[in-house]
Formats: sequence, structure tokens, C-alpha cells
Amino acid sequence: MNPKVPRVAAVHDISCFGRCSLTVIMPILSCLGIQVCPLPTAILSTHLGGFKNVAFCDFTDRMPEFFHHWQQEGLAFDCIYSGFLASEEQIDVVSRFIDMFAGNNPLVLVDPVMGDEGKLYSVYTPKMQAHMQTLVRKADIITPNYTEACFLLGERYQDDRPDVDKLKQWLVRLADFGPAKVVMTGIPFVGEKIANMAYDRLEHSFYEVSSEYIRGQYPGTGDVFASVLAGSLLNGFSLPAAMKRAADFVALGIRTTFAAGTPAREGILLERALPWLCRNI
Ligand SMILES: Nc1ncnc2c1ncn2[C@@H]1O[C@H](COP(=O)(O)OP(=O)(O)O)[C@@H](O)[C@H]1O
Ligand SMILES: Cc1ncc(COP(=O)(O)O)c(C=O)c1O
Repeated sequence: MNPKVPRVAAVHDISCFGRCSLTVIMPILSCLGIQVCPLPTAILSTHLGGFKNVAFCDFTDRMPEFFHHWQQEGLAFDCIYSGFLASEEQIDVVSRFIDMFAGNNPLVLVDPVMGDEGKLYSVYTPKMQAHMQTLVRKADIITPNYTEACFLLGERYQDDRPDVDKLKQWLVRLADFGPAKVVMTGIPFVGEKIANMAYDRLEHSFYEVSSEYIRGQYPGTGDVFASVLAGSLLNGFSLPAAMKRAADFVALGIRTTFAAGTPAREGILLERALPWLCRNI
């Protein structure tokens, strides 16, 4: 275990119901022995997948006030981890935040949350997509799902089995934007598998971690995966080992939830899966 408690600035929304974003990221990172300082991007009554009339409070205008105070207090972070961003302007605000806190050389993980299953989320405009590309340039590691990788690269989304050599080229092209490590999640493979593929430019290596696909589409799996990945990297695990821990934990959460039969839109039963993570930090 890391002798010092690493500190993460988690730049995500609070979806008050539905187990995604900060409501899963905070307990997961705490469980992994990491201090989490949330910088909220928006507060929503629920996440955006599967609910109507969601109450939405955009936090863009308040964010600079919060991080300027952190700067005055001399705070430093070991990691800056961003996810769902609520507006075009907010993407630039996060970019400024990263610049302001670059002095401590934090691990910058950008999860370019934009869409799933070939579609952009309703709040994501094409302009936000272009701004997201500029944020990705500042990251050390990015974790797009397969859909987000297609949007970042301007490639057509295909829901049949993508070709592995082509995916490798895509990973290299994504790393050419700036991040040394790229982890693409949620790749649909034949044989009932779901895969994560990664490229580490500094190691000149590709990695693949796949799991048995468990029936069911749950919100927040990307956040659960990326927070276990971030926490494991901060605790000294290698990239492939961190990917394996993240994929295994999501699979455990999904299996537990599927067995309990709770509504998919409520997310995975994190409360039942967390004890495993706490025992395996
Ligand atoms: N139905 C599933 N069965 C098994 N593992 C899953 C399933 N859904 C997600 N995962 C795991 O979680 C990772 C992240 O999920 P993904 O769906 O890509 O995230 P996002 O919510 O960002 O679209 C996947 O790459 C996989 O390892
Ligand atoms: C408001 C909000 N934040 C975050 C997410 C990220 O969820 P995921 O981990 O599934 O990418 C979603 C997805 O529905 C969302 O609606």
C-alpha cells in the first residue's frame, strides 16, 4: 500500500440517484485508501439514462471560485480525474484547473464521457465534442468507451465485432492526441466477451483485458471502471494489473446486481460489492 494517502481532485457531476459519477467514485477511491476532493460539474436529480424531467443544476460558473480557493490554500493533488462535463465552457474551465494545479505533476486522467452505444448523450453538442478533444490533449491517461473513441477519432460506429488491428491503430491515434496511456472500454467482442484494450506509448505495449459479458446495461460502469483503474494506478499497480482489477470489480458488481434483480437504471449494487474491493486494495 502507498505509505502516503494520495489525494485526487474528482471533477464530475453528482447524480443524486442512480449510482454513477461522484456517488460511486467517492466510495470506491476512499475504499482504495485515497482522499477524494470533489469539484462538482453539475448536480442532477438522477443520471440522464432512463429518467425523464431530470432536474439539472450546472455548476460551471461556481467552479473557478472553488479551485481558486484551493490554490490560495496551497493544496496540491496527486491526481486530477475528470468525467461528465456539463457545458462547452466548462471543458475550458477544467482545462484551466489542470494548468493551475500542474505544479505537483499530478496524474491527469480524463474520462471523455460523451455517449454510449453509438450515440452522443443529449447534452453533448458537436462543439462540446471538439472541446473534449482539446482536454484530452492535457491528459496522461484517457478512458473512452468504444463509442467515445469513435467520436474522438471521427470514425463510424459499428456494433459488430471490430477488427483488432484497426482498434490498435485507433489506440495509437488517440495517444497521438497527447495522452501516453489510452484505455478503450466496452469493446463488443464475439464469444460473449466485453473487452478493454489499452496502449502505453512509453512502454510501446498493447494490453487487452476481457470479461465474460453479463446480460444487462447498467449506468455508471464506466465511472466504476475508471475509478478502480485510477486508484489502482495510484497504489502502484501496473496498467494491465489495474485494468484487470477494474474489469473484475465491475463484473462482480454486475453479477451481484443481476442476481438481486434490481432495476438497471438504479445502477450496480455498489454497497454489496465494495467489501471485496476494501479487502483487495
Ligand atoms: N455487461 C457487462 N458485463 C461484464 N463487464 C462489463 C459489462 N458492462 C461493463 N463491463 C465492464 O466495465 C467496463 C466499462 O464499461 P463501459 O460500458 O465501457 O463503460 P461506459 O459506462 O463508459 O460505457 C467494460 O469495459 C467492462 O470491463
Ligand atoms: C449525468 C451523468 N453522469 C455520468 C454518467 C456516466 O456514466 P457511465 O459511467 O455509464 O459512463 C452518466 C451516464 O448516464 C450520466 O448521465
